[in-house]
Amino acid sequence: MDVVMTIAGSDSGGGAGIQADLKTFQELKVFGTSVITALTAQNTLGVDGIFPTTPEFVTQQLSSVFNDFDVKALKTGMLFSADIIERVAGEIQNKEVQVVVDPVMIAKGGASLLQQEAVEALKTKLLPIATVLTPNIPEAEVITGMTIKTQSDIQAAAECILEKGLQCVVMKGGHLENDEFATDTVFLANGSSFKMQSKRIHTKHTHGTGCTFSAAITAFLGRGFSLQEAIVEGKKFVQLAIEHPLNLGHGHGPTNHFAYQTYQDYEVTVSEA
Ligand SMILES: Nc1ncnc2c1ncn2[C@@H]1O[C@H](COP(=O)(O)OP(=O)(O)O)[C@@H](O)[C@H]1O
Ligand SMILES: Cc1ncc(COP(=O)(O)O)c(N)n1
Repeated sequence: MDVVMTIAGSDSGGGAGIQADLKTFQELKVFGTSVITALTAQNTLGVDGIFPTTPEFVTQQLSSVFNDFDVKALKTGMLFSADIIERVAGEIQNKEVQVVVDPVMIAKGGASLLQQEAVEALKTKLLPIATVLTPNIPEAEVITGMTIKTQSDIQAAAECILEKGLQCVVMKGGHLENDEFATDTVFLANGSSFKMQSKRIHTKHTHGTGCTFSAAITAFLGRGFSLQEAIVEGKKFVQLAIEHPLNLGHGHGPTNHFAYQTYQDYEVTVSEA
């Protein structure tokens, strides 16, 4: 049984954060461990409160897990503060583990999940040791300081991000205005790139899509898939989770983490970028 880890915030509503990650890990048959960076009082309507973990206790959780388990791959989600980012980077930099960084900044409802002054720590401490970064367009704009509207903006931003020293960046297109497709573009440090296209689902139930996608990539990396296979299969997992909603809550509902096992009937189109 391959062991993976999520380092993220708890979502009491169960659709994003630690809860989305552990559900995804379970469905993808890896053993999930977790390091909780903050508690959020949250539901499908929004974030009502945030109670961060002390940086010292984040370190303690990391040590407890690493001292006992051989963690093959990990992901980071909501990290909240520069202090926590520095602790996390310090603990994982010398470990043989694949690192997926989902640079969670703002919840769909608008609440800030990363303090503004933490962006610098994310860029200088975490990106250099990441295997993959999965920014959505607004996050890529904050990281690069660029405005991203066109495919050539996406490429320029990805090249700027890769200069930080990571192996791969997945530029997610969930926020791009395209009625027909949700297209993500993947850029690797070796200069290659490819596009993943799936049909856009017209739904309000997209709470936790980014968490679910990055957790699925982590699970497949943990199982030994190649980087490209893990990313493409991760996209399939999130596509099915969006396509078969559970219709829970009164706002932006969660995705369906059971769908990948139940349906399996979707092929992501992969082509040259
Ligand atoms: N309406 C949608 N239909 C299909 N796929 C989507 C939709 N919205 C987002 N996705 C996909 O879900 C994944 C997460 O994307 P995104 O919503 O951009 O992340 P985030 O939660 O970080 O904002 C990406 O692969 C993206 O293309
Ligand atoms: C604890 C936590 N982590 C991440 C997200 C982002 O998810 P989304 O962008 O879908 O709101 C969230 N809302 N809560």
